[in-house]
Amino acid sequence: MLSKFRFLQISATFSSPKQKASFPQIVKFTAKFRPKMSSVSYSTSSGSSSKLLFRQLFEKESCTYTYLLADASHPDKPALLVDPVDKTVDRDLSLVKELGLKLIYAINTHVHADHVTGTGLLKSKVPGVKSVISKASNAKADLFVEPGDKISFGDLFLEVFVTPGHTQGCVTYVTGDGPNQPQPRMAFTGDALLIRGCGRTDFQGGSSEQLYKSVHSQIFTLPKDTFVYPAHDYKGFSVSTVEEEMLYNPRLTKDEETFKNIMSNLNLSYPKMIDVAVPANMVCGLQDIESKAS
Ligand SMILES: N[C@@H](CCC(=O)N[C@@H](CSS)C(=O)NCC(=O)O)C(=O)O
Ligand SMILES: [Fe+2]
Repeated sequence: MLSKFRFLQISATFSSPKQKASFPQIVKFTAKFRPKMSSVSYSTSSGSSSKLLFRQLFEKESCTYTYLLADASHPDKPALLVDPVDKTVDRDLSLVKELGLKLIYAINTHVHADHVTGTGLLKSKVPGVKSVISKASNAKADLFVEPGDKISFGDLFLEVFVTPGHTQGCVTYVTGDGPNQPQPRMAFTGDALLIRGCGRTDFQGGSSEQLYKSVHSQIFTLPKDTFVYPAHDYKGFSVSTVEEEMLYNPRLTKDEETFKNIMSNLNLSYPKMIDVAVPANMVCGLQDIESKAS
């Protein structure tokens, strides 16, 4: 059995001094070699082995992707959900239970306008789950992330890249770069970069100029084989790569002026749920829980 001790710094900020005091900032763990399961697995040059369990989940009304990631090699199997939707929280939690995972984080890429986040419901159903969103979103959560922060789950981590433009507070979470981290990397781009598209820029502090810069400087500079996993797809796609989007994205392969022109002529109707979703998501979806309880 291979065994190895490591230390990882959790570099998230905290919403209150009390919360900070109760949260361990240094995590000590043992990475163990375990039999393979049906999940992404990889080994490292150091000889130790960690295994990412990864599932892409879909909510069909808003065409939202939720992502489940866990360190299946860690004794606790710590897990996180990226962009959970309120309507599919029970499905997601059943899967977490079936797979024997311990959900520790419910993470949003941004304040969604088209659906209510599942983070508030997850917190109420699973004690100890921490909600996470960017500091720049100005939304309510337990932990606020900033550029370069790392969100650790077991031996694995997500790194925070700021990608504003669709909304002011959009971030992209990218699987870790380094020993014992999955390769190729995986980028959870939210609505900043969609497959052969991108998020609209006509509300929530959106800016086509900013979005163009974000994608080109933060996402298109990742290794070309990085997988792109967006928060939505309306055409039946499920995954892309940085290289594919650099070559074939019909908006972001253009020069900046052409891009801005495309974005100001999308003529999309506002998301049906925007007036409910944005206020609810600014408070972690908790409004939804309160309205269901009453
Ligand atoms: N019809 C849907 C909303 C569709 C929409 O506006 N999607 C957003 C992402 S959710 S904020 C978007 O950025 N789309 C870009 C595009 O090019 O489609 C509804 O009513 O909910
Ligand atoms: Fe959005």
